[in-house]
Amino acid sequence: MAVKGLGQLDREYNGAHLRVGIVHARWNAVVIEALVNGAIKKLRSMGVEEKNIILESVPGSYELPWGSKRLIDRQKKQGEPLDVIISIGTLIKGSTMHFEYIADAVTKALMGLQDKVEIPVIFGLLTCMTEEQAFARAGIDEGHTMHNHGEDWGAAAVEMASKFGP
Ligand SMILES: O=c1[nH]c(NC[C@H](O)[C@H](O)[C@H](O)CO)c([N+](=O)[O-])c(=O)[nH]1
Repeated sequence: MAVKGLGQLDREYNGAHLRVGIVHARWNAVVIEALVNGAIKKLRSMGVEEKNIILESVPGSYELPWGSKRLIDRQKKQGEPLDVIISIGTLIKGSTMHFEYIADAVTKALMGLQDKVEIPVIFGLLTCMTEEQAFARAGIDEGHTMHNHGEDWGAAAVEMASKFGP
């Protein structure tokens, strides 16, 4: 059995039947915009229809768990349930411990949310020590030193929803 490299898809996936939620924070908006666009670009390239990508924003990363849960609930109530959700935020270390507390709390809350909502919650929280690190992971730094992590999250969303759906 051939084992694929890290980060590569293990097979082709067709997202045509999927409905995907994206909840994003608005702090560090330039980075967020690139990450969200990267996720959407990948979702569309894997067959997810534009009308099936449901976008919602929250003030900051701390609101991601609650905003994600409520979007899932809302879509279910409307009879248009999500198959997967991508929660996107960017935390950049400041001079206080605020960063550490939010990063740890939000990570654990998003991880635990999956058991409550029973759909995959893709972890799209950048936790960066500097703005340069955030720009690089959104693929918008000067030298384009890294690829846009939003694309990875889009691919993970289609894989997880396809592989482990109901
Ligand atoms: O998404 C972020 N929210 C941040 N703070 C806001 C926080 O997420 C909440 O929106 C706020 O505390 C209100 O609940 C950030 N910093 O404070 O640095 C940050 O870097 N990124």
